[in-house]
Amino acid sequence: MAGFLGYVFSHFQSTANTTKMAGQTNGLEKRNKYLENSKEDFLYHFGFGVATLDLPKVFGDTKFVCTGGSPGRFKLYAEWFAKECNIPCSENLSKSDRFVIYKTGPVCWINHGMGTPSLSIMLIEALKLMHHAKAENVTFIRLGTSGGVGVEPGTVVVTTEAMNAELSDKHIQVIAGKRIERPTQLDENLRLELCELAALKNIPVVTGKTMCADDFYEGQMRLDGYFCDYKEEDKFAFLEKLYNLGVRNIEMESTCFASFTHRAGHRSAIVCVTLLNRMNGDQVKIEKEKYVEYEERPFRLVTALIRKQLAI
Ligand SMILES: O=P(O)(O)O[C@@H]1C[C@H](O)[C@@H](CO)O1
Ligand SMILES: O=c1cc[nH]c(=O)[nH]1
Repeated sequence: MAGFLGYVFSHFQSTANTTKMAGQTNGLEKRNKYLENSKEDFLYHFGFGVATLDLPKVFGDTKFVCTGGSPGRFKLYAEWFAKECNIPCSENLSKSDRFVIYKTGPVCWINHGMGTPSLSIMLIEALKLMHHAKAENVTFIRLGTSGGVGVEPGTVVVTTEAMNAELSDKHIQVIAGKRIERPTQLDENLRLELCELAALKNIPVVTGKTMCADDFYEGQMRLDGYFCDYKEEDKFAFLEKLYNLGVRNIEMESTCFASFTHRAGHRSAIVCVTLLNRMNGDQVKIEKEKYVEYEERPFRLVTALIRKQLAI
């Protein structure tokens, strides 16, 4: 059903109904003016700051920031990457227990926890980190897991557009009591390059929209949560609707990730493996070996991209 070329959606940029904030243009937005004067900016959730670490020395050469939820997975990815490229892997550079940060040459591996609130904190501090470090041309990639919508478990979905839980391609923030909508744009060339590489590496891939839910259970229409005031047929009608809208997977961070990286002017992509096909169930029950194999797929794909782009 889901052939590689089958779901190559045309890229579109919609700014309709978007409330713009001061300083925002379509895409690259001016940095916070107050940041320029803060000589002692402390990145609280990383546990270090401008005054406590030589950020340009440690992070100035960064070209890729790879992120995803789990701290253990990101330690493992950093170690795998170091081994594959025959380069050293740093110790955990984070001085806080909120997030881990590993560095392998020009690639940073940072976990973001679960859901957009946690991701947004990590991402803002990572953007400030890259700014203070004077790192240039940094690409951000989210490597994650997700629930598939009409795709086989183990399929890697490279996202075209991120869609929120109200099914529009916007990231919604509430600021000063106002609902602000911003575009969720990802880099089209990066997406196409990832799809090409997946085909070359025989990694099962589809490309389509990703729905970003606000929770794992009711927000994703699961029938296995503690609460459930809808019927099985409602769940399937919703999944069907998602499928017909071009959604191929559901996770919990894509809108914020796409929006923040786009606003900051960084190229970005989202590459998530599906752990199950939600058309066939809700419980995530995979043997350990299979899970490791699935987790490895986004890593193998993104590593191939990084090695190609950086010639390492
Ligand atoms: O990147 P990961 O695999 O942590 O992200 C997905 C989305 C949620 O944060 C989490 C739910 O299990 O997995
Ligand atoms: O079904 C799933 C699996 C992983 N992550 C999600 O958010 N949903």
